Amino acid sequence: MAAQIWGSEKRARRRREISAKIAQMPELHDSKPLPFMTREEKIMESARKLTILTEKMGQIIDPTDPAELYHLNNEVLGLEGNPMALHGVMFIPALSAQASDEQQAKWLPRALRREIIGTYAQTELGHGTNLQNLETTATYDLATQEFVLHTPQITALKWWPGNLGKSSNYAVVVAHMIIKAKNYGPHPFMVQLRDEKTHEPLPGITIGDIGPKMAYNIVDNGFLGFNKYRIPRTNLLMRHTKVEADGTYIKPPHAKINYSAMVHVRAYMLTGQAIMLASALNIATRYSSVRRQGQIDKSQPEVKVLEYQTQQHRLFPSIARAYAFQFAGAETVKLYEHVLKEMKSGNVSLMADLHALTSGLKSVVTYQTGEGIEQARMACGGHGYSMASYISEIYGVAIGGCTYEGENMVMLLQLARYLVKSAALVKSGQSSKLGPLVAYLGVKSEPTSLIDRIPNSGFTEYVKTFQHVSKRQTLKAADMFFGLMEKGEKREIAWNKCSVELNRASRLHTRLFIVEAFVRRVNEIADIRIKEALTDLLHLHVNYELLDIASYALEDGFLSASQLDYIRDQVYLYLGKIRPNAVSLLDSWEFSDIELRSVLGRRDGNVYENLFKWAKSSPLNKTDVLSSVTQYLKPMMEKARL
Ligand SMILES: CCCCCCCCCCCCCCCCCCC/C=C/C(=O)SCCNC(=O)CCNC(=O)[C@H](O)C(C)(C)COP(=O)(O)OP(=O)(O)OC[C@H]1O[C@@H](n2cnc3c(N)ncnc32)[C@H](O)[C@@H]1OP(=O)(O)O
Ligand SMILES: Cc1cc2nc3c(=O)[nH]c(=O)nc-3n(C[C@H](O)[C@H](O)[C@H](O)COP(=O)(O)OP(=O)(O)OC[C@H]3O[C@@H](n4cnc5c(N)ncnc54)[C@H](O)[C@@H]3O)c2cc1C
Repeated sequence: MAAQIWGSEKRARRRREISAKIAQMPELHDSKPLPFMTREEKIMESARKLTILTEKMGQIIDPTDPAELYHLNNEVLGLEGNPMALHGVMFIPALSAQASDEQQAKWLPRALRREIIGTYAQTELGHGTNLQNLETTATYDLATQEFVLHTPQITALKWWPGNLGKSSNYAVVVAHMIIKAKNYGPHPFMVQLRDEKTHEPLPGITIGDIGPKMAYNIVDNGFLGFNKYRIPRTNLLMRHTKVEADGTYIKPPHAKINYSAMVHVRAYMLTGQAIMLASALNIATRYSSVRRQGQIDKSQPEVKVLEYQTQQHRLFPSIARAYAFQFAGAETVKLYEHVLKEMKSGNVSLMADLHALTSGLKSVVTYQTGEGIEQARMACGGHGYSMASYISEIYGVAIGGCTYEGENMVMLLQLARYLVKSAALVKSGQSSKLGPLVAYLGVKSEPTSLIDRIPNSGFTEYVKTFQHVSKRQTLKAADMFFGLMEKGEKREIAWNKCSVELNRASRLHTRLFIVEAFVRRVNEIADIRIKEALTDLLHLHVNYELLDIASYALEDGFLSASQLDYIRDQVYLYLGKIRPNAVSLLDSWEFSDIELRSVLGRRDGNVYENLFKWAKSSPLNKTDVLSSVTQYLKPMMEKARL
């Protein structure tokens, strides 16, 4: 199963080897539990481990393999981030995709050797979503052949970029490029922010940390202002766009090609989210198989809480989602790598499809991951609320994904643009022009679902039902939009009036893709035992998801009330079937205790001993009487007693 999750036997074996090596290297372990550290201590601890990793990485992993790097990161540095999180996730990808060969030769080896630390600075205090209204300017000075970066007002301060505040000395900065008074829109520039020797901010740069956040606090998300700060013309990233010395602008082959670093993260973050969901579920499911509370049969002893159907219903559909996201994420990464290769050689024809797909997936996956992690926390009762479970930290980090790399509603609306264009093709009889991801929009569906009538149809009838509801909602939302425009409404106003319906279409389309990715994977599996276990999980997935969106299929009678009962019964049937495999389905992800950082979810299952030991190690328990008591509470009580 681990091979299915991680992509191959070799990958699963390598993960085990890496975890085993790290277990033998105490210098790479947290020196004390992270929840007992202040933010400053955590940042220091992370930097300490990061520098050891820089020395020893080659002994542990193949540093050119992103999957091994990510595993090493999760084991040693953890999900709260590190001082170079953005360096690997956005700075290097931005340089790789957007810098010319000559620029790459100059900067990439230095970045890869970690001579310099970089980030991606795009969002501003006043604007994150609407990139056209960013306010930082890069004005070309023909006389000196330099760009002058400037922050005209407080809302133009860069705000949020990870590791910008304190760690980075370089950044890819997105600014509106102005040449001879003409604004060419947002473009990426390589900018040095700090002196390489002293790490002091360079003159003309105002920079700092934006303060503590809901989670992810090892990362120093920062602010940045420029006061007429000059950089050479050749610091504009020039793989696709060029500015000649005389100010001549050579436009890129696709207007949005400079957005590739965002698409990179959107594609890669899906498996990251799956891992966080599976981690929280691993903790909750292990705990639920240890925790005994109440009886189902009064004549019997107390049961493990995992025996309760409500507990299973709370956890198991999310286990299925974690697998589904992992499989859909792996497909998306493959597609992304393919499109990137094509883009580098000038073929930009697949960019729109990839943008639509990643926009929808990033939104649905992050939202459902958040839901699943929060349910996992609640499934642990009181102990879930303790930082000993670590689930609240996992939640805080994962939920950030709903906002970063494009706020979810906004990204769903991006996919909706693509769906509406596709609907227009269907309506104008041009279905043959539809791309493979939306080809189903042009296929006539049966009048009713056959879900309960063809028992051995595999998952075909389910996929058809998801296709039906997605198609119907897409065409309905598109009709609504076109209808408003026909009545004379301006395009943007009509769009806004339909946007809730449009986003519903985007979610349904994306959920269909996730189901299909799960089906594709299960169909490929040769090992009969693995196939059987995953088929059960897939049964739960399709039935649970369909029940969740059933109103769309009931509206037009595609599903009947009796079919809904059938689907519901299937959910209960598969909850029971999955119960014996539940812990194994999560243990198969092979998270080490070091990586999980959860006292509640350790592999040994000694929940109560571990919790008591952890509580005793709390800094508050170093002394029996705290100074807050001697200084304030004791005098108050004494005064009251007089
Ligand atoms: C097997 C290997 C396994 C390896 C495993 C490794 C696992 C690794 C896991 C990694 C985990 C990662 C963990 C991450 C850690 C956390 C890091 C956080 C970092 C966060 C960074 C950031 O947030 S950076 C800032 C991000 N900002 C945004 O996303 C802004 C959102 N806004 C936008 O994107 C845009 O403004 C917009 C798209 C909403 C609108 O743009 P714009 O105003 O320019 O659009 P227009 O209206 O003019 O035009 C729309 C038009 O353009 C098309 N379009 C838009 N974007 C793209 C694109 N990217 N590509 C192609 N086309 C695009 C759009 O479709 C429209 O087309 P039409 O034809 O007109 O409809
Ligand atoms: C943990 C974290 C890390 C980050 N790291 C980075 C980084 O490294 N580099 C970087 O540059 N940025 C980073 N960001 C910033 C992030 O990319 C932005 O916060 C994000 O893109 C959302 O933009 P915003 O904050 O402007 O939200 P807003 O756009 O102000 O969103 C507020 C609300 O308005 C709605 N809304 C906005 N526009 C529309 C629209 N057109 N239609 C409908 N509804 C709309 C949204 O749906 C939302 O409900 C990070 C953010 C976080 C939380």
